[in-house]
Formats: sequence, C-alpha cells, structure tokens
Amino acid sequence: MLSLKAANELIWKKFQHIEMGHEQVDILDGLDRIVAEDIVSPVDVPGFSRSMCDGYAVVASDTQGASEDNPVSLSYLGEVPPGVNAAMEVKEGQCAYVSTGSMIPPGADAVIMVERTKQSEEGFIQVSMQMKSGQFMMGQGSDIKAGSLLIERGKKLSAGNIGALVAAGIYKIKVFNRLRFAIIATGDELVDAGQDLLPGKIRDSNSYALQALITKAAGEVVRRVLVKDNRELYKQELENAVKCADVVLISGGCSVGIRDFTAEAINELPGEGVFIHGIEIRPGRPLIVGESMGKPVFGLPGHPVAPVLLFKTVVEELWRRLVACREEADSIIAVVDFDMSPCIFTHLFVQLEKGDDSIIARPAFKGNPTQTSAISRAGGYIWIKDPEKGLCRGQAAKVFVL
Ligand SMILES: Nc1nc2c(c(=O)[nH]1)N[C@H]1C(S)=C(S)[C@@H](COP(=O)(O)OP(=O)(O)OC[C@H]3O[C@@H](n4cnc5c(N)ncnc54)[C@H](O)[C@@H]3O)O[C@H]1N2
Ligand code: MOO
Repeated sequence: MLSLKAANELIWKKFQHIEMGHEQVDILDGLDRIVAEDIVSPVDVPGFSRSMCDGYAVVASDTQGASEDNPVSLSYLGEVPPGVNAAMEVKEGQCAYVSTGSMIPPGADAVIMVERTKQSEEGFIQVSMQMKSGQFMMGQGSDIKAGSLLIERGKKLSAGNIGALVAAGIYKIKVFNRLRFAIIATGDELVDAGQDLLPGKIRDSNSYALQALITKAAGEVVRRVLVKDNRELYKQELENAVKCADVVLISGGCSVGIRDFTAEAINELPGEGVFIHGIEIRPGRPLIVGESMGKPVFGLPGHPVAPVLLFKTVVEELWRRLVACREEADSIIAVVDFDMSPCIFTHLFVQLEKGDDSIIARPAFKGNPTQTSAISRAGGYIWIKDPEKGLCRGQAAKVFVL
C-alpha cells in the first residue's frame, strides 16, 4: 500500500499540468489568497525623509560637542508641519521645528528631540546633545526601496502584507483563482440539514465540514449534493460534478461493502479512473483518488475524521503545489501529555492547552479516535510516522494546526 508521501507524489505527477488561472482583486479581497506574481515596489517608502520624533531638524555637524553644560545655539527658521512640503532649507547654524512624520527640510540631516532643547533668546534654540547624521529620521526609501521585492509569488497574503502594499501605492493585486470544488455525500442513511431525522438516519455532517475547510483555505464550493446509494443517480451526479468543478470530493462509499460504489462510479467516467485505492494512513485508509477530464476526483472515507484529515494531508497538499504555495502547513511544537502505545493510527487529533512554558497536547477523542466530536475539540493533529513506537508522555511533537 502507498505511503502518504508516495501517494502525494503520485497525485502531483498526475495533476501538475493543471493551470491555475489568476484574477486581479482589490487588495482587501486578496486577504488569505495566494499571490500569483512577484510584487515589486514601484516607489520608495517613505517617498521623502521624515522625522521620527517631535523636535528640531538640524545639521548634525552643528551639534558637535553639544551637552547639557555646553549647549549649542541654533537660529530658528520656523515649523515644517506634517503633511506639508518643506519650504525652507536648513543651513549651517540653523534649525526648523518638525513633528513626528514631518518632512525633513533640505540641508538638515538629523532631528533632535524637543526634550533635549530649550528656547533661549527670541529666534534661537539651544540644543544640548551631540547628534549623528541620520539620527531620528527615516531616510527616503529606508523602509521599502523602489524596485525591491515586496511579496513573492506563492505567498499567502497576510494582513501585514496589505499594510506594506498600500504604503507602496499598490491597491490591486493578482491572486490565483479560487479552486472550485464539488462535494458529493453518498449514503442512504444521510439527511441534509433541516430535514427530519427518522430512525436509522444521520445528518450529512461531512459535506459541511469539508465546505468549511474549503472556505477557510480560500476555495469555493460550486456544487454540493447528497446522493442515495443508487448507481445511476450517483454516476449522473459525479459527471455533473466533474463538469462544473476543478476538484471533486466524494464522502463515503470508499470501503468494500455491497453499497460502496465510489471506485466503480469514478471508473465509469471518461478518463483514467481510479489510480489509488487505499493508502497508509489511519483514519482514512480506504482513500480513493481518480482522474476524469484531467481533474482530480477524491473519494474520502465516510467516518467523519477521515475526510477532514485527508483534506488537510492530501487535497490541500495538491492545492498548495498547484498554486506554487511557499507556505508550509501551519504547525507548532507541543509537549505530548499522554502515552499512546503502538497503535493502528498514523494521525491523532489533539486538544491544545497552554502550559506554563509550552503548549500541551492531549487526545481530542474519548475512546474512538474517529469521532466527530474529536475534530470539534481538536486544535490540530499529530502525524505518528512510526505507529509501532506510539507516543510517550513528555515527548515534543509537531502538531499541524487545523
Ligand atoms: N469490511 C470492511 N469494512 C470496512 C473497512 C474495511 O477495510 N473492510 N474499512 C473501514 C474503514 S477504515 C473506513 S474509513 C470506512 C470507510 O467507509 P466508506 O468510505 O465506505 O463510508 P461509508 O460506509 O459510507 O460510511 C462510513 C461511516 O461514516 C458515516 N458517514 C458517511 N457519510 C457521512 C457524512 N456525509 N456525514 C456524516 N457521517 C457520514 C456512515 O454513516 C458510516 O458510519 O469503512 C470501514 N469499513
Ligand atoms: O481508515 Mo478508517 O478512516 O480508520 O476509519
């Protein structure tokens, strides 16, 4: 059976041809989207030298030897208010009042804080500190240089990026298109939200969990349907899904029971059909991956933890590669607070708690690790690469954050 890593490599090999289009969006709409081109600053930021304090713009060399006991007197030229083009030029022996953020007038090359100055006779300021050239001012382009790389293609646009882009005058950016998903939930036992829950029925929670994961990852769900265990209906819905979406996610029907039609239905679509059925992961072992019309079709086993885990470890992995994403999946290091003897599970959902000086990971499940409530409690999951060794209390572990 394929390892998770080998499965991801094979899936990438099959779908690396997929061209992810891009669109231009207003900067705020780009939050958490993947940037589709290198963004270079067209301008210097700041565009002019600015003061970093309230004080006097001076020629630094004038303050040579200045101290509390030996102040230097400079002739006062006037004020440069913030937001105004400095009209005067500061020459040797002169100074001008500047506020924090004001333009440094030509000629001046340092700003002395107002606390280190005194007004002496009318029209003169005494400065009592020796200044170095460039002190307390932000030179033109010292924050961002014109032509410098602001964000690389493949980065997820953060709130911090948005501030820097706007500072550089960039209000629109190119981001990769939202990946469009179709979700099909299969099973006679399933009812959709709002429908009566008759005996023997359960609610289709997997579709909702998957839709939430897609939305969080800046994708789009273009079709979501629930189909009964009926071969014809299923085939029809699967065909519709492949036609309208970039990626199809099917929940359920992946096992070997008499009602598990997922592999068969994928194989009846035009295209290669199923090329993976079962990988070394648990929960989620009966994963199915197929191809139709050049598009990936994932059959995610029905037990509620499996679709979530496989979305994070397999579907998102392909997605990240398609958009040349430079970010690793979010993870933190936590201290394991339980013993797990050798087990069949390769991945465990854990609750995260703040310890005194570290994050503590406790099991998110009570009894059976495939419970829906385990995902709800979980802050993330641990990948137990060697299940035969299990986990030991006190061990540090990488937790992939949900
Ligand atoms: N004889 C065997 N039986 C099973 C095996 C096996 O190897 N041999 N593998 C088990 C494993 S592991 C898994 S995982 C499941 C996979 O099952 P399916 O993908 O065929 O899924 P279903 O049978 O349709 O459902 C399993 C379980 O999940 C519930 N479910 C299904 N869809 C949803 C949904 N949309 N929302 C909420 N819950 C859902 C369903 O009612 C079942 O309880 O097979 C094992 N069996
Ligand atoms: O592989 Mo199944 O998802 O353990 O329950």
